[in-house]
Order: sequence, then structure tokens, then C-alpha cells
Amino acid sequence: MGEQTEPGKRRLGVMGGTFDPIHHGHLVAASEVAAQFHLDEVVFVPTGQPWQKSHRAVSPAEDRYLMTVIATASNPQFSVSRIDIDRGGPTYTTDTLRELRNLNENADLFFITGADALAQILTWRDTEELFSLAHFIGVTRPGHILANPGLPEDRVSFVEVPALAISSSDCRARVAQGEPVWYLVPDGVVRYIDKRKLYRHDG
Ligand SMILES: Nc1ncnc2c1ncn2[C@@H]1O[C@H](COP(=O)(O)OP(=O)(O)OP(=O)(O)O)[C@@H](O)[C@H]1O
Ligand SMILES: O=C(O)c1ccc[n+]([C@@H]2O[C@H](COP(=O)([O-])O)[C@@H](O)[C@H]2O)c1
Repeated sequence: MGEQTEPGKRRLGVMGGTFDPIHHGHLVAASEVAAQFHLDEVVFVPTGQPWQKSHRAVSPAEDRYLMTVIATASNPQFSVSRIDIDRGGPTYTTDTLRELRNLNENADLFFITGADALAQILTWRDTEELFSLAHFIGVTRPGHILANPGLPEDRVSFVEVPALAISSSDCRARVAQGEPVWYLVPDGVVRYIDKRKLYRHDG
């Protein structure tokens, strides 16, 4: 399934997100797309400064990066990149994909994101260049309908993943209210949130 790749070329998935915190919805989505699109690897790229989330405080990049490393460590197909964090400034996916293309000349890139985020892609920076850099895969999340809001059909696919009604916002709210996030996020991430006192009003 998905775009044809020339023989010998790697198929590299790129899962961009703020990951504040990373949760099982992200992991299931990456795993399902990797299987359906025959990806060789999925690299998770935590945002540096997510400029469209400037209305709320985002946890320190190092905490979001470390939670992403903890969550993906056991899967040999998953890796984590610091490029968006180390570049500094607001995170634009054109920069992410340009840098990854230069680092992986012999690979086709598949950018994985929520179908809801993909519906907003025309508000991202340099949209036209984006579609020349990667194939875009929008994964469904419960409550969001699959639709192609005028995007180039040959550069965009939508994939249904097993429904997981988990969001980072809900995880943060649960921790703030003293409710458990066990089994919504990986065990190591629960312990990291606790150790660093993230998302607590007194944290
Ligand atoms: N349960 C889920 N199933 C499928 N995709 C998801 C799910 N949760 C998040 N995503 C997608 O993963 C990408 C990165 O997500 P992000 O880090 O912003 O998490 P989030 O749960 O959407 O966060 P928040 O609730 O803070 O907005 C986004 O494109 C988002 O749409
Ligand atoms: O390039 C942009 O202008 C742009 C605007 C909004 C979001 N993105 C990317 O979309 C991905 C999901 O974003 P978010 O904010 O839902 O975590 C993440 O990799 C962001 O860097 C990119």
C-alpha cells in the first residue's frame, strides 16, 4: 500500500508531535502506519517550539524528548530525533523534512500526523514545498472524520488506526487532578511524569 518506492530506497516514517506527553495513541498510530506502508523505520520528532500551540505553556523540550525516548526504546523500528529541538525557534515541518532528507538521501519520507492536524496543513508554513518533500499520512483518532480538505490526492493518504480515545491534553488534565494515567501512556512515562512532577499545579 502507499506510494511506490524505487528498489533499494528506504521508506522512512516521520512522526512529528509535541508529545507532551507521548501516549499510546501516538505509538499505535506509528505502528499501524509502519505496517500498512511497509516502512523500514519510524523516527519520532518532538517539536522544539510548536508555534500553533503558543496559547498554552508547553513542557520543557528535554522532558518531552526524554519521554519520547523512554516510550519508543523497546521497539527496534522506532527512533527519536532531536533536530526540531536543536534547531531552535518555532518548529516548521518544512525545516524538519528538509533536514531529514539531507540526512537520509536514499530514503522516501512519509510524514505521519493526526487526520485533524492534516486538515489544518494549509495553515502551515510553505505548504507547497511540504508536499514535494514527503508523502503525508493522516491517522484517524476517535471523533475525527476522514476527509481530504482539498489536499493533493497523490501526496496524501488517510489511515484508520484502532480507536484510542487518548490525547495529551487529557493525560495532562488527569495528572493535574491526581487521576491515574497508567495504561494511557507507557509505564516508564508514568514514572518519568511522577519523578519530574510534570503537569501538577504544584510542580
Ligand atoms: N489517539 C490518537 N490517535 C491518533 N493520532 C493521534 C492521537 N493522539 C494524537 N494524535 C496525533 O499525533 C500527532 C501529535 O500529537 P500531539 O503531540 O499534538 O498530541 P495530542 O494528543 O494531539 O496533544 P494535545 O492534546 O496536547 O493537543 C498529532 O497530529 C495528533 O493529531
Ligand atoms: O510547519 C508548520 O507550520 C506546522 C504547524 C503546525 C504543526 N506542525 C507539525 O505537525 C505535527 C503535529 O503538531 P502538534 O502541534 O499537533 O503536535 C508536528 O510535527 C508539528 O511540528 C507544523
